[in-house]
Amino acid sequence: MRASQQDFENAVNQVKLLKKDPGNQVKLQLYALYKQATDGPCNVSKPGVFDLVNKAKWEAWNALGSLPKETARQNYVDLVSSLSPSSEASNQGKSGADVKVQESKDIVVTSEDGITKIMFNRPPKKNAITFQMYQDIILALKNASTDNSAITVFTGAGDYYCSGNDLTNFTSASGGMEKAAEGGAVLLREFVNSFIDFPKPLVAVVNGPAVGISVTLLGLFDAVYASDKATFHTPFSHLGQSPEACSSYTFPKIMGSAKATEMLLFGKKLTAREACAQGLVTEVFPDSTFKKEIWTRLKAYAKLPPNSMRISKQLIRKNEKEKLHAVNAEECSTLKERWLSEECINAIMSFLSRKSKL
Ligand SMILES: CCCCC/C=C/CC(=O)SCCNC(=O)CCNC(=O)[C@H](O)C(C)(C)COP(=O)(O)OP(=O)(O)OC[C@H]1O[C@@H](n2cnc3c(N)ncnc32)[C@H](O)[C@@H]1OP(=O)(O)O
Repeated sequence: MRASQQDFENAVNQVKLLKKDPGNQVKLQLYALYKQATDGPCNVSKPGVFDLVNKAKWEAWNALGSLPKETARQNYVDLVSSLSPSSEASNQGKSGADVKVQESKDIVVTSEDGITKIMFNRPPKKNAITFQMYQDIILALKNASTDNSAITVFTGAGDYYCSGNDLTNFTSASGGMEKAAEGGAVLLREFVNSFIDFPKPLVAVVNGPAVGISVTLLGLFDAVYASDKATFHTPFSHLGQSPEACSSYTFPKIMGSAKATEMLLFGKKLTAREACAQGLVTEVFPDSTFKKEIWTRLKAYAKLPPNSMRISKQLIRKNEKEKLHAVNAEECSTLKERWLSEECINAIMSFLSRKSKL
C-alpha cells in the first residue's frame, strides 16, 4: 500500500522524536527524500565547494534525479519506520535480521554484519535495470561508500542475477529516442563512474544468469562468487550495441583478447565454471549450498580491519582509475550513436515484439 500524505506527515513528526541519532548518512537521505517528496526534483544551483554541509545536502537531493514525489514520500515513510524505536527493538530481537537502509521499488539496500547488500529486486522482469534503478544504485553506492559497513555486495532476487538493461528504457522514454539516448549516455557514464570510484571491497554474489551490463560491470568488482546455475552473456552484437562498463578494457585484460572477443563481439554465453576459468569469476559453488556458504564467508571477511581493506583496494586500483574513466567516456559516446542505429532499433523491436530472445 502506498504511503498517504498523512503517513508522510506522521513520519516527519516521528523523526523529531527519535531517541538515537541515526547518523549523518541517514539524515542526508531523510533530507533528500523530504525535499523530493515536497518540492520535487532538485533544480536549485549547487552550493559552493566550501559550503560543505549544504553541498552534501544538495548532492543527496540531486542524486534522487526524477524520482516521483509519491515514491519519495513512500521511501521516506519506510526509512523512518525502519528507524523508529519499535522497529529498532524488533531488529535487535531478531539476530541476523537485515536492516533496511534504502528501499526503492526495484532496488533493496540492507545493512547488517558489516555488509551493505544492494539487491536487484524485479524478479518478474528477470531484474532488468530501468533508468530509475540506475539512479537508485548510484545513490546506494554513494551511501555505502561512507556508511559503517566494511564491504558492499550486489546480488539478485529470484532466479536471475540480472537480465541487463531494460530494453524498454529507450522505447518508452518521453521525448523520443534521440533524447533518451542522450540522457542514457549521461546516466550510464555516471553509473559506471560510481563503480570505478567505489572505495570499499565490492563483491558480486551471482545467484543466477547474468546478461549485458550486469556482466560487464563484474570487471570492476573486487570479487565475484557464482552459483553453478549462473551464466554470463553479453549479446551486444545481437542487439546492435557495443560494450560498456569499461569491459572493452577490463575483459581483454582479465581473459586475454581472444576470449574477450568471443564474449563481447560474438556473444558467447559462458557457464559459471567457464567464467571462473577465464578469471571473471573468483569461485563457483553448487547452487544447493551457495547462499549458506557465501554469506558465512562474507560475514567473516567483513570482520577484517576495514581501513586496511580500503587502503589495499586503493593500491590495487589507483593506477587504473584515470584509464577507466577515459574508457567509460568513450564507450558511452559510442553507445549513444549505437542506440540510434538501425541495427539496434531493429533488435530491440524484435525482442519487444517477441520475435527474438537470447
Ligand atoms: C542508462 C542506460 C544504460 C544502458 C546500458 C546498456 C547495457 C546493455 C545491456 O545490458 S544488453 C542486455 C539487454 N538484455 C537482454 O537483451 C535480455 C533480454 N531478455 C531475454 O532475452 C529473455 O527475457 C531472458 C533470456 C533474459 C529470459 O528469458 P525467459 O524465457 O526465461 O523469460 P521471459 O523472456 O519470459 O522474461 C520474463 C519477463 O521479463 C522481461 N524481460 C526480461 N529481460 C528483459 C530486459 N532486458 N528488458 C526488458 N524486459 C525484460 C520479459 O519481457 C518478460 O516480461 P513479460 O512477462 O511482461 O512478457
